[in-house]
Amino acid sequence: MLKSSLSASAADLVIQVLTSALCDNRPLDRAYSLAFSGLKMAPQAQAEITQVAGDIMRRLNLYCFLANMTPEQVAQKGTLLLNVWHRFHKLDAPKFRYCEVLEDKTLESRIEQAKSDPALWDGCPQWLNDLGEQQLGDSWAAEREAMWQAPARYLRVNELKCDRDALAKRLSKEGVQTSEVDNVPTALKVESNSALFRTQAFKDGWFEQQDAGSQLVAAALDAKPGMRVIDACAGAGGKTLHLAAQMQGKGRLLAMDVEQWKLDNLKERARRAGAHNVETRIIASSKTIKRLKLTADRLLLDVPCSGLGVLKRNPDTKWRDTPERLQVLMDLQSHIIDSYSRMVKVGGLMVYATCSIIPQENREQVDKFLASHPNFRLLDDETITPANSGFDGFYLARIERIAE
Ligand SMILES: C[S@@+](CC[C@H](N)C(=O)[O-])C[C@H]1O[C@@H](n2cnc3c(N)ncnc32)[C@H](O)[C@@H]1O
Repeated sequence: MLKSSLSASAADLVIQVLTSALCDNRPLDRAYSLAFSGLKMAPQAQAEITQVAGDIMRRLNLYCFLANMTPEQVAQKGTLLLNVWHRFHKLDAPKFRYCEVLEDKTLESRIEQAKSDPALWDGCPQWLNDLGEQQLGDSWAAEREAMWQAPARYLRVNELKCDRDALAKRLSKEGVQTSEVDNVPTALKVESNSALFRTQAFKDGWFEQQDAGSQLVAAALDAKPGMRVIDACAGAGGKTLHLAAQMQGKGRLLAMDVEQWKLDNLKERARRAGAHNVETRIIASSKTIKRLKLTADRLLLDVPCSGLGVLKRNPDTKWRDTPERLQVLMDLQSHIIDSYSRMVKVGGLMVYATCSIIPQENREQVDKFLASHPNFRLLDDETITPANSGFDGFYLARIERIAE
């Protein structure tokens, strides 16, 4: 966390970000880019603002409880919220021109009250706490606590252009300090508050920013040069680019999605990464999938999900999401695995993956699929959780097609 207090102007920027996310309903990433656009700020100053805004979003209900306000009041009472946040973290409060202030005694008593409510203390909305307890039982408390820790920054080395050692040395010359990540051979952890996307190494396509846990997903597909590989929910291609590197640029890699703008973004990233064997295709109807029946040696289904594994990175989702949306997502997951699995060849491998840690979206979906598809068998599966790994949370199941 911060070593010293924010200046009043930096704290104002935090309030601007929070207002944009909580009152204007913007995704947090978008709120940051709007707040920072046109400002010439040192990377360290920008990092401090994102650290504070991110921490407040991760434990929003706790800080609002302490400041005796609702999240929607942030535009009017943002200075009070920032004052309370600093005092809670034993820092001097920013020197605002005007700020409502809680007495020390009141704040201390509210802190004691919050300590007796573990879900509130961990910044967890009630619906999510109920779901977590029901789905994860005794292991939920540790996951809930891990979800408000600040996320680390990780890079995936682009093995089409360099290796991990060469990337670390080049970044060090550009002022970015990194360290290797055990058990994830493509990952570097970023140790300094540097502006990664301004480096020449990034512009030359030597790396992508990608959580270390996420890097284990494409790795599980074991794609080889010369294979025919389909990434059927490719989005903007975080995992497609990793697959392209595994294939050493040889073979056919088809990236599909229902959103064209994401595929356009992917094409741009593939160009920078030197991933020349990537082809994109929009899924316009079920015919797009049917035409690819029994064609894939490898199929990645990185399905839409609740994102409950990546809440420390995207904390705004837990204040927007509802249990009703979860059911809609689970229906879509069932549809995708049932229908898209037809693209795998006999002897081919499919990875079903989510960035969620709850069994309903994970092993239960896989079991349901296997029960109605005896021509597939489960090889293994793994849940990577924030509490166990320190990474974001992911699930992956490796499923082989054994008959047509
Ligand atoms: C978890 S995200 C994928 C992230 C991506 N694989 C990555 O690593 O950056 C899920 C993606 O599924 C896409 N999607 C939603 N419905 C779909 C469908 N019916 N068929 C295929 N993709 C779909 C979404 O647009 C989204 O990009």
